[in-house]
Amino acid sequence: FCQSILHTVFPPEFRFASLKFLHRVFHWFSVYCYYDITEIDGVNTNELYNAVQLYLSTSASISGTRLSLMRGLNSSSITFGLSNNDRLVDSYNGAAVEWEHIVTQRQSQTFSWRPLPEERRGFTLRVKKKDKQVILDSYLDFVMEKANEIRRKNQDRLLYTNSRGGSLDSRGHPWESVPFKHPSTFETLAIDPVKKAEIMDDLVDFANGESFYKRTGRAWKRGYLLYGPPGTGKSSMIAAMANFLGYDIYDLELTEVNTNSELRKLLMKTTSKSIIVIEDIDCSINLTNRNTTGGGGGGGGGGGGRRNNYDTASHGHGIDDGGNSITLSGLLNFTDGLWSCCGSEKIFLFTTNHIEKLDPALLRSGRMDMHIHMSYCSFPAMKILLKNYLGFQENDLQKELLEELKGEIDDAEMTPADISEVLIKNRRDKNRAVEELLVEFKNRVVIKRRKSKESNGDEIEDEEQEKRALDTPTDASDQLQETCNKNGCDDNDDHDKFD
Ligand SMILES: Nc1ncnc2c1ncn2[C@@H]1O[C@H](COP(=O)(O)OP(=O)(O)OP(=O)(O)O)[C@@H](O)[C@H]1O
Ligand SMILES: [Mg+2]
Repeated sequence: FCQSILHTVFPPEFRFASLKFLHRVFHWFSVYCYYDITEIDGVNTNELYNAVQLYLSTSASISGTRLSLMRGLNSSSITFGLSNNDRLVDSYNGAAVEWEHIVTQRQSQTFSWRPLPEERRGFTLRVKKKDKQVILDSYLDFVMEKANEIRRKNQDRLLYTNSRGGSLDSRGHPWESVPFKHPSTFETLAIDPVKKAEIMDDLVDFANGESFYKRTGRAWKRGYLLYGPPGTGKSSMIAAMANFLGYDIYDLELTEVNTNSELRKLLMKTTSKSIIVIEDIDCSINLTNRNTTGGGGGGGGGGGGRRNNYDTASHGHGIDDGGNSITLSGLLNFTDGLWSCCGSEKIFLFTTNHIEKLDPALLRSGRMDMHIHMSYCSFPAMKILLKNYLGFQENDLQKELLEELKGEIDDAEMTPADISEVLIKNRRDKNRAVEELLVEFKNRVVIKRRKSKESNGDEIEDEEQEKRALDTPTDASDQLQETCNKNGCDDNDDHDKFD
């Protein structure tokens, strides 16, 4: 109506200006104000957009009539969402708000350092002018908080990997993710119960420690080093920690990272409440003495055939080798430098089978605050496995049998992985499974004793050879004997002289 009046009243050259003016007048008199929340804010993804999307996806807050249903690849839950250009109404502290999801086609690909999605997406929030303050002050914070909560509780944990090398996806992310569904928990983990309780307490203190970390001026992060032989549950422990805290996991593949700055960028793109994992750290990078210069350094890189193309020469001052390598110094800065605290509530977790190969700088408190030794299966840990795999409680087994198992387990040096294997194989017949386990323990002990006897035998042989070698007269003792014979001196005297 206004437009047709405009057309008849105003000459064409004034039409645009008058339309703009009318628009402004309309806004002055409108009781509403509008906020646009676009998906991409400049070059970065807008966290608020993701939060709103998640917040609106909960069925409790949904009152729209047309919704889109989504289920991500491998995801276990269905989420609701606003269809393109649809609206829904929400209320907060008595204030009604309306969300509209606006999707438009991106007209032309403007110049950008990275490819942008083809669609321009955003939410428009409409609120009454009188509610503006309450909405800006607390509703948006509420939405953010709620979204984080939903993500932690209802959504699958995410497992991220940087296996694409340095390339970014269409949203500028260097990480790829899949839902994290590892079933390992602290209940299923077979480790010493005292150690388990200590670790769980430490994690709880960390997760609840925001004010403590602030007060003490420390970055809100914690480092754990898990070390021990293969099959003792290091990876299972990582999964249990993530499930316990509800954190995402970033599994950092160091061999895919080319430079220190690439490492920093990866760190910048990790979110809060996450565990950043580097598995088999001794095999990923040559982590010997930071002060070593020159190509030396030895020890660290063994790697059992795993790729290790890193330079040790530039460790000392953390300078890239012409920008083509990642250095120990870069890794130290990653875990403990200024950049390590971008975001917060982060756990750094390294695993290794050979702690002795790691540089002490990497192990110091503040970087790796807690060193957790994952050792061979102990008797209390075995009881957890018997309960989990066979459903046996302690009283279900004969006392004598338990005593026998207890007597053999330490000498058998079996990992929880080995024991699980025996139990899985025989799980149809529980009693047989335990008997089989005892037989396996005994076999291991016998093999171990035989081996140690053999190596002792070698040693005895070596000693005897040495003895024989000592008994054989040397040139010097020959000379001494000759002198004695000539001078007719007392044996003991001459030995003193010789000494
Ligand atoms: N402490 C444990 N509690 C329960 N299960 C365990 C434990 N340790 C090992 N296992 C079982 O053994 C298998 C291998 O364990 P895991 O991958 O965690 O060992 P790891 O210490 O990470 O070995 P590696 O050093 O070779 O990476 C898992 O499938 C798990 O079920
Ligand atoms: Mg592992």
